[in-house]
Amino acid sequence: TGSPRSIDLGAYCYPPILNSDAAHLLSCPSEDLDPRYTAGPRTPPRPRKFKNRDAPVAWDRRRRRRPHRGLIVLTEAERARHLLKYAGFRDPDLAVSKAGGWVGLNTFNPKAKVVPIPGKEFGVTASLLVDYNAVYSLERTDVMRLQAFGIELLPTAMRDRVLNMSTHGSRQDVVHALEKVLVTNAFEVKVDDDNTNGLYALFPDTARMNHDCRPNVSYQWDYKTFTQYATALRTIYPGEELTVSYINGLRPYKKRRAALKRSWGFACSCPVCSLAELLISLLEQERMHVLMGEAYAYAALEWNGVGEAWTAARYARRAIEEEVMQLREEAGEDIEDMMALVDDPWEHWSWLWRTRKRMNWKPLDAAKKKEIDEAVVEAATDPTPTVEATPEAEARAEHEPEPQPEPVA
Ligand SMILES: C[S@@+](CC[C@H](N)C(=O)[O-])C[C@H]1O[C@@H](n2cnc3c(N)ncnc32)[C@H](O)[C@@H]1O
Repeated sequence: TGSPRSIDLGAYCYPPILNSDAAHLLSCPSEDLDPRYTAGPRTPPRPRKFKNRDAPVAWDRRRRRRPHRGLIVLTEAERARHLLKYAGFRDPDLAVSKAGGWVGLNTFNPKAKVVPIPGKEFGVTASLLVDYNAVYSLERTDVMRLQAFGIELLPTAMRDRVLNMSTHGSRQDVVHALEKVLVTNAFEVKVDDDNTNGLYALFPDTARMNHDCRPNVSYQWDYKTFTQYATALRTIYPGEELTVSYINGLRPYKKRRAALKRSWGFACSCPVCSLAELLISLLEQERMHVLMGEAYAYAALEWNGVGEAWTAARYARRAIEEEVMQLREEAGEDIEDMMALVDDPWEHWSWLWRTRKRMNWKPLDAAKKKEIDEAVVEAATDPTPTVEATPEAEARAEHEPEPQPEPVA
């Protein structure tokens, strides 16, 4: 109310609901936030499935003229007040320009897209931030209810995206589903306050990236703009999967595997864990050039086995070079095999063999194969284009460049 830069967020706040222990968490920040964050209806949307309209604890809702992505913070009042001082909450222009264009904050860099990855569901910015430890004194179920309340305040598209994230487990209602989503997908982040409680943030786009012990993407968190940046660590070719490391890659093999199994529920079968990469580096170190061709071929098969066609083809080429250089006659079959892999990794026998094994996928029976072939031929010859809501199409649509926000008068 009053000056255009002074927005009364009181209208967004509910009285504390939980119990008197929660009172210290209550925060209704009504300082003068930039109106571009708060433009839009002054009344929060009614929770849908989550009927208890009694209060969230501390939260802030960013909106532009039209809803974009939204951001929710669940933390103590003191920390919420601290966060509100950051440029990310005060100056949207700064946050945007720091991110090099319309990326960061409410928008997403459309260079990447989410695609289905065999055996990992899907593979590839800030929408939900949950500070678990800060609310540790509350009952777990109350924390879960608050999270669920918060998600109801996000724009519908973002809410649905969050609830559709991977959970590697069973889902019940929205409250439990959200808890699982956060446990599987949130990143630990830090801010510059004196509070030692952990802080976790969910960025739905980077959270789609799968793990690799030798990732091609690194991520950095900028607390001032509340933005997570993802940067390529090397040239990444079209079609290559973007991967990050969920764990400290310097930890020994067994510890890495145990941590990934415990927290994310999968057994890592990346080529580093399969020891192919280790073998190459050991042989190089020991100058055992005579065995390099075989080691490269082994790495090529491992990478193709987890669906990394580009890396597999690179190793296959090096294997061919080594074998040809050594003019080993008995290597003829290996060279042919590697040439077939370079020629078409997706048709090579090794394509996804590791994933198939891990997922216990059975080969298609003849009838199913025939059915698919016929459907493909039919689709190819059908003159009327069909528009189907495939997961790929949906994922593509989800990452269409977002329209630029309208200028604020
Ligand atoms: C943060 S999510 C990554 C994106 C997820 N694949 C999706 O579809 O949204 C973490 C989950 O992805 C799967 N995942 C990630 N990296 C994987 C890998 N290297 N191998 C197998 N599954 C993986 C596991 O199910 C894990 O619990």
